[in-house]
Amino acid sequence: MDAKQETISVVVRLRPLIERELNSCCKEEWLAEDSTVRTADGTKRFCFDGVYGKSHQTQALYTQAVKPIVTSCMEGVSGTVFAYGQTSSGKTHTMYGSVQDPGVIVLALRDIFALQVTRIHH
Ligand SMILES: Nc1ncnc2c1ncn2[C@@H]1O[C@H](COP(=O)(O)OP(=O)(O)OP(=O)(O)O)[C@@H](O)[C@H]1O
Repeated sequence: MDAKQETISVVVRLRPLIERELNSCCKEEWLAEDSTVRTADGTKRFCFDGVYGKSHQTQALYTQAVKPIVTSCMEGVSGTVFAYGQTSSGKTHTMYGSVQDPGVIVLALRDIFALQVTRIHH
């Protein structure tokens, strides 16, 4: 969804299970379906403004959920983007990322500098 439509938008990103979870006896599989996350057996289901599944790249999350806020900021509207989650939930992966799969902070900075350059040239 377009983050501009609501004052506060909550999006969820599911990551694949990590090794220690795969080795755990009590893992529960969660699936992304449209804007909901649900357990594989369907007994629990939660709805959010956006849900990104295990196969989604950070770029898709950034473009849909964060870029509108970055663009608004460049037009003078204050905005905040933060990652919240328990330890090992994927905050660093999503916000910093890697050279191959840059995170939200890197993508936002690229857009900020690109927008600045566009303004300087006009
Ligand atoms: N979307 C994803 N796809 C694949 N692997 C992921 C994803 N998100 C996180 N991971 C992996 O899961 C592990 C934990 O992620 P990360 O370090 O980003 O968690 P964190 O929330 O920053 O943890 P902490 O709060 O302890 O610093 C890392 O090995 C990371 O590479």
